[in-house]
Amino acid sequence: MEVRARAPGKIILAGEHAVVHGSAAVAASIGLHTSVSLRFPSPSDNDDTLTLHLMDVGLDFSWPVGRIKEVLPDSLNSIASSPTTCSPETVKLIATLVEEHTIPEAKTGIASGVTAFLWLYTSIQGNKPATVTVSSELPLGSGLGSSAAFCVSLSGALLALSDSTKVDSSQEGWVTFGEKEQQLANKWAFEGEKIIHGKPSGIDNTVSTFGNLIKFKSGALTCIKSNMILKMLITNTKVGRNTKALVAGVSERKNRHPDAMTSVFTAVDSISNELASIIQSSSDDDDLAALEKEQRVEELMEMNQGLLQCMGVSHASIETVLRTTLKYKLTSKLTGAGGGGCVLTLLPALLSATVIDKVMEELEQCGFQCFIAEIGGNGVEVCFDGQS
Ligand SMILES: Nc1ncnc2c1ncn2[C@@H]1O[C@H](COP(=O)(O)OP(=O)(O)O)[C@@H](O)[C@H]1O
Ligand SMILES: C[C@@](O)(CCOP(=O)(O)O)CC(=O)O
Ligand SMILES: [Mg+2]
Repeated sequence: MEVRARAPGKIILAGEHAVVHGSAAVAASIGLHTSVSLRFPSPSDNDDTLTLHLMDVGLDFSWPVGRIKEVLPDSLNSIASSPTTCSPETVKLIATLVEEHTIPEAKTGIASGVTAFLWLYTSIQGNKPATVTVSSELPLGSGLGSSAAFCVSLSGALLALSDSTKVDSSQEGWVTFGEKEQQLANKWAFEGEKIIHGKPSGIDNTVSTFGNLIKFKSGALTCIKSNMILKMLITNTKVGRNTKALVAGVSERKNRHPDAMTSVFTAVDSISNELASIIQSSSDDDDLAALEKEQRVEELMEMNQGLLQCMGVSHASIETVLRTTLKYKLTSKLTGAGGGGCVLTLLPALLSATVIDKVMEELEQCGFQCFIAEIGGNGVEVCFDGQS
């Protein structure tokens, strides 16, 4: 039996980091996905291993199910319908399974993803042999939510073949989960994100699960219906960074300067709320109103970037993107955890293709990679027919 699931990455238009501390943030799914295929062997295959192929990093992991049972005896009681947090003791036990494989030093960040995989797999499917293959269109560790897309697509595939969810496997092509299944996949993915991020806000897994454009605050999402053209250039500085370390760094700064940082987070909350209402407001097909809205979005992006600098998560490569795009009178801000990774640049609706080409060329000459992604598509989807 086989199923595939895919979940999108995301951009954060406003509010990253502050959202971890209770401020509002605005995010949208993008048209780049992580896909997971899950296949259970038939009895005649005589296969008693759990195998994980991570295509993007060229690493394979495999454990006899007997070995998993030995290290994680609780995996015999899977609990697909009630997401639970992996305790620090269990993280250590899982680490012994991960450490049975050699991960090259340049790829050590992958260990947390493999730990999240083992927690989600054994909790939802228990102790069954299977082959799981993961591949992604997203750059990993760049602020576009690859960790969340990984956890959501994995949870989606595992739940699609679990007894506790009712997904109609006779449908053809990519199928969206029902509301109940989406909620469950989102909760499990959040548990996976905790293993990878340490202290996630939940915004990335939520937008990856439900798709679209959302405002998110303290675990609650509000869908945003956009009333303006939102075209964003995404520039990947290709400077590697790790979300867990950056999130921890902001918390440490908050501990050192609680009053100042609380004010920063409050300012970000206002920026996200204002951004959400501008995006939703109607401009009555009036070009001037549309232009004014764009300018206000740009101003809010600039203010948000300034506050992200206050939090200590900008980077020289991000500043280079800001300076380069400003030459063309374009506004940019980092997206995701910062410290390198990706930067967003608003492309005004009336901006000529020539200018877009020029700015992209100049950014690419700095060694960066530029692309324009579709914003606000579907969330997690599954496919049973093996064709799509
Ligand atoms: N396709 C994938 N294959 C293997 N691991 C992945 C994949 N996508 C994400 N991960 C895990 O997520 C980590 C990156 O997450 P993170 O630092 O939060 O950056 P981001 O979510 O912005 O891409 C990787 O180091 C790895 O552990
Ligand atoms: C910095 C943060 O706001 C977003 C992190 O996104 P990413 O992992 O860099 O794609 C953390 C969070 O909200 O959990
Ligand atoms: Mg992440």
